Amino acid sequence: MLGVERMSKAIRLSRLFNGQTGNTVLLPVDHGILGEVQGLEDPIEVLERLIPLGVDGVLMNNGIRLRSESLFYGRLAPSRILSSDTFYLEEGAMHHDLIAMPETALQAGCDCVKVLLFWNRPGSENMHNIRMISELVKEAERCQIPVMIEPLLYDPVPDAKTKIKALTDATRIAYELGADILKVVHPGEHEVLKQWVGKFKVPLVMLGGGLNGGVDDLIRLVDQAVKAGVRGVAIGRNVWQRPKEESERVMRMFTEVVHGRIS
Ligand SMILES: O=C(CO)COP(=O)(O)O
Repeated sequence: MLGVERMSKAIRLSRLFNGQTGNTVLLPVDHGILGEVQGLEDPIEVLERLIPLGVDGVLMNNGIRLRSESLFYGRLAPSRILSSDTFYLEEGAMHHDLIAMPETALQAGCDCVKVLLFWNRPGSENMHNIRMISELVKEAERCQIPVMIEPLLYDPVPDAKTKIKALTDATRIAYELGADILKVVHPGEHEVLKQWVGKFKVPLVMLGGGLNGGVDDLIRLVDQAVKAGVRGVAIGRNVWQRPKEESERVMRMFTEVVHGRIS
């Protein structure tokens, strides 16, 4: 029985990655949980437009999961990752909690849950996050749902070396808490990314952050990350905050670079 349960988590995890290349192009459209977002006024339209261009998985909240279900019918449809938390800041204090449990993902046929790990916050908040993620990992294990953890620094760290140290600590903590996938910020140094790939024995995917730069720089960054061993991207705003045609071009180029068809 234990073997069967373990296998089910491995199968769900494998559904996030292309069977041939082992890599993945994930499209996050979960930003609306923080309020209106430019480019994501109609997430369903974004999904209808971009999924056919080669998306392997979509990251979304439960409401969009309910409204978009028919886009995921069929054997060739992308996998779905359910965002399981949200946060807001009030008078400098961060409130961060779970809003969707692994059981919901299980019942909905999603393949993974995703949670943020903010680091470099006051000790009580860091501790709250650690406790919350530990509970989520325990519950996800019971449901055999993989957990994607996204280690982030919320407060800006201007010094590059200090930032790398804090991000490496945060990623390490996410790994220790039981991440099946790490969704990481590019640390700013190729060698550091390579070291992360070497020491964290789970797949790493790279997030994008706010819209910045041109398409060529973005594609070059993704290409280098994949060459460092990163298994794909989970990039949202740098895709769908661009003009429609450009966003579609970026999506096509992601699939080519991530799956090694061009470089
Ligand atoms: O996955 C993400 C949000 O859940 C990352 O999105 P961005 O690329 O917009 O930072």
